[in-house]
Amino acid sequence: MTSPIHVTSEIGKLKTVLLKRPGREIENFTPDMMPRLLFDDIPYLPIAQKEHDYFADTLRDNGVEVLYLEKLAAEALDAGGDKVRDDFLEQMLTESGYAAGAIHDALKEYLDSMNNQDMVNKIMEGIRKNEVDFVPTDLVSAAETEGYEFYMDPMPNLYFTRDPSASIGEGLSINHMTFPARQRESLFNEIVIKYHPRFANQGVHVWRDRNHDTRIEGGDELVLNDHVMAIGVSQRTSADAIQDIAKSLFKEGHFDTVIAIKIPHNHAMMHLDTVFTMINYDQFTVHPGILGEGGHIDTWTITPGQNGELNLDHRTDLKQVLKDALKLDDLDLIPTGNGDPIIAGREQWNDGSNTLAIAPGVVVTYNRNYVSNDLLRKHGLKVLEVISSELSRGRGGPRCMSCPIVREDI
Ligand SMILES: NC(=[NH2+])NCCC[C@H](N)C(=O)O
Repeated sequence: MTSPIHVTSEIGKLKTVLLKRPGREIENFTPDMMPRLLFDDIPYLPIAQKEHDYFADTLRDNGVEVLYLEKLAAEALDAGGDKVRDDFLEQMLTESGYAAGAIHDALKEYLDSMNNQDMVNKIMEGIRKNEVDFVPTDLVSAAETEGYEFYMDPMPNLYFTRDPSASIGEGLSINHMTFPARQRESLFNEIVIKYHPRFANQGVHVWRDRNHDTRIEGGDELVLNDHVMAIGVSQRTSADAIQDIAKSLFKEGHFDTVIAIKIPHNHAMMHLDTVFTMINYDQFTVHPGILGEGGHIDTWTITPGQNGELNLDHRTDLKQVLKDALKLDDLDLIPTGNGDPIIAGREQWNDGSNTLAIAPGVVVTYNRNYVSNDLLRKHGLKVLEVISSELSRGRGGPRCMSCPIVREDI
């Protein structure tokens, strides 16, 4: 049986990808909510959708099948039936802060009046207090309804499908996300894998599910080849989660090496893929801002040890570490913004390092990062530019906006 998920590299020809078309969730908030929702601005929805459609068309024009999370989630509920829908809704309400009580009941009734697709869209968009027909009569709900506009917050980061789950080999990780603003997102991925006919009962292996306290996000999970992964130790992914997934990858899969790479813990560089991506057999983008004195950075190469334990090798020469792990004689690390500190800082902020490889040496990037794009071309890459004025306001680029489901082997 061939698995519906198959990703053994960052660069193999992309066959199927999961996207989320931005919906009302990306404008259903005010500036004071932005830091908590991990946004730096409020995108203009019609243009963001146009840009996203352009991105999806660019992928389709290059032979990629595009799936949409919002559609798969509704289809999974259709296939699962009443009990699955009810369990999903209860879990979503619980994780939104309403395990029981009068508001729980009112929200449940409101959402229950909708078909699966409308319900999924509504949960993603967020629920304002003024749209639910509910008059509090008990102190708990009366006190809770004062002040804040939302019962359920919007999930504006959903179009960054890279993060709540990550395809690895014939399986995936369904992630426990770091910040409350994104934690509910992976519930959608969970129902898709469990109940969508395309994935359910097809032997998809879950390396690590969302029921963990330690946190990991897909922007940090890079599949370098069929036995080596790189994982960022970052603002979003903790060292203990990396140890945990390494153990399961070694025990249950064909992986034998995980390179943990420590990057600065800040909002501009929240994931490894905002500063480092693989774009060809022997070419990577790297933001110079992550490299310290003499180009050094902390890396730990993790390999299987005795009795299910892990061996660690701490080294700071990223280039040599990658050459050794990938068995390459040479390696081309291409600096974002051509290494100019102002241009690199600016283009990294708008995801100039966040390239999506759709085949070895063929990448999709934002057009606004013209210095980095020129440099990639000079290094022999084929660069497909997509438009980016509104999409980039969410702090994610083409790699963040896509979750590969199937790639050809390299
Ligand atoms: N893989 C990525 N780099 N994703 C970018 C996610 C951006 C999003 N606003 C967040 O902070 O979570």
